[in-house]
Amino acid sequence: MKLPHEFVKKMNALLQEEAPRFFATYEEEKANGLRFNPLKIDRDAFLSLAPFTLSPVPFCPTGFYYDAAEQPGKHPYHAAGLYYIQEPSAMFVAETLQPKPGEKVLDLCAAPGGKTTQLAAMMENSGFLLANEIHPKRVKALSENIERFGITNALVTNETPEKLATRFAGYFDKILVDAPCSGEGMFRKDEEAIQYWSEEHVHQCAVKQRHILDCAYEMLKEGGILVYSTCTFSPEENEQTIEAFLQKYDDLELITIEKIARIQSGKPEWTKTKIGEIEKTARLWPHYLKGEGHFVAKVKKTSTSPTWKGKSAMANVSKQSLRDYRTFEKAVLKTEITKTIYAFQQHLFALPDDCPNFDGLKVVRAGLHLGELKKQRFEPNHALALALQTKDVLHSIDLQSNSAECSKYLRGETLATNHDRGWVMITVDGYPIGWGKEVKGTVKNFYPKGLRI
Ligand SMILES: C[S@@+](CC[C@H](N)C(=O)[O-])C[C@H]1O[C@@H](n2cnc3c(N)ncnc32)[C@H](O)[C@@H]1O
Repeated sequence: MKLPHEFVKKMNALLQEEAPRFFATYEEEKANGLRFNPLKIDRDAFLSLAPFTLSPVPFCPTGFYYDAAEQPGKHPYHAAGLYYIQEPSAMFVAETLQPKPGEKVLDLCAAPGGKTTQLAAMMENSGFLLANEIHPKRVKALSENIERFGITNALVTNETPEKLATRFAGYFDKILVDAPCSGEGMFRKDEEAIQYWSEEHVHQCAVKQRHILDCAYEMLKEGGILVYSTCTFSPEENEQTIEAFLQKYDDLELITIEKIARIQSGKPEWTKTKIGEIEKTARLWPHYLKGEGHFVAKVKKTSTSPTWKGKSAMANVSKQSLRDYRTFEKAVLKTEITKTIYAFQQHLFALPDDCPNFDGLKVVRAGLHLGELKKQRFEPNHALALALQTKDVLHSIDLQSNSAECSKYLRGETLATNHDRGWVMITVDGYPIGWGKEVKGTVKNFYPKGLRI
């Protein structure tokens, strides 16, 4: 691998006698990771079902290393949202924030959603999660991953941090800033990151990160916790960014991150003012553990913030639309959606609990996308299938994951049956994967066109 000359020089100077061990990792295979989805399956069931060679990631209870040749991203269980493919070191970030059910949580730089899906799983779909991504293309991938994971408590927005800061001052219990960075820690995973690297880019990223942190600070409530992370090694984007953050706001307290499984401390000698407490931050190094490079810091806001004065989102669905939805619900489901139902034109969504008013924000998904009203008939959305369990529907058709029928369904083909039951949930080895509509022995395929294989 051809690393930038200036990067090599800088890392040699920073790491000194450790440098040869660090550079040797570029000759090794990168580690591959996946995280099972506790919203859909528990650990034991996952381990007995998953046809992969798995070994635990020591710093993430839902994380496992897998063998790349097994390609779990192509298995139907991936389409069913039973796991998320994620670089192992990245799994430590959400573990550090540890959101709880019922909290108000912001993931400010969220796409493609590795950490969002982990945060939502920890929140057990309860409370409010704002998953934001500034980039319009990347926000689509975020929204799709949220759907696949069966997440129902997230509002997905495509906004700038500044715009959100004007709306949500003092609102959040917990905030994750997984910042855009120079990506030095991803050179093994993503060789494109090498092309973008320059000292100037490192500097630009550091400026951007400080600005994003200012916005995040505004949105934190008193006692609120903020986790900052990057996947880069440069002190300018890590220790020095946190140093500047602590210097700017005297009501921030740096919290010690427990260093388990060969995770290292941040380096006081890499700060400008040599602040000893930077040791409380964490560094994940490829020459210490199985994973790429990451930096993680955790701070608490200790002073009072202005109390958030916004309003909650209100139901706006018309009586007729609600009746049409309830007609579908009675005919197809064994469960009732009790959350606030919100209409974006013909599309109905079940909002997260305590969802704040989102007028004027670019909303990509508002909680659970139930479906669309088409000529007074309700058509369920793919997201609804992925958020439900087989026991929640009256009729389902189970396909074996390794069967030709399963491949047919994922390709968008019709299935043949002997029934005429209308909407049926299609499951793979018992786990929902989409909808079909059964009419006189033929099941029309409602697996989304964009996801077909
Ligand atoms: C490290 S990635 C996030 C990865 C994500 N948290 C995950 O786990 O899948 C950083 C994200 O920040 C976004 N970003 C870039 N510039 C930004 C800015 N000025 N403000 C907020 N986010 C920005 C990028 O588009 C990118 O998606």
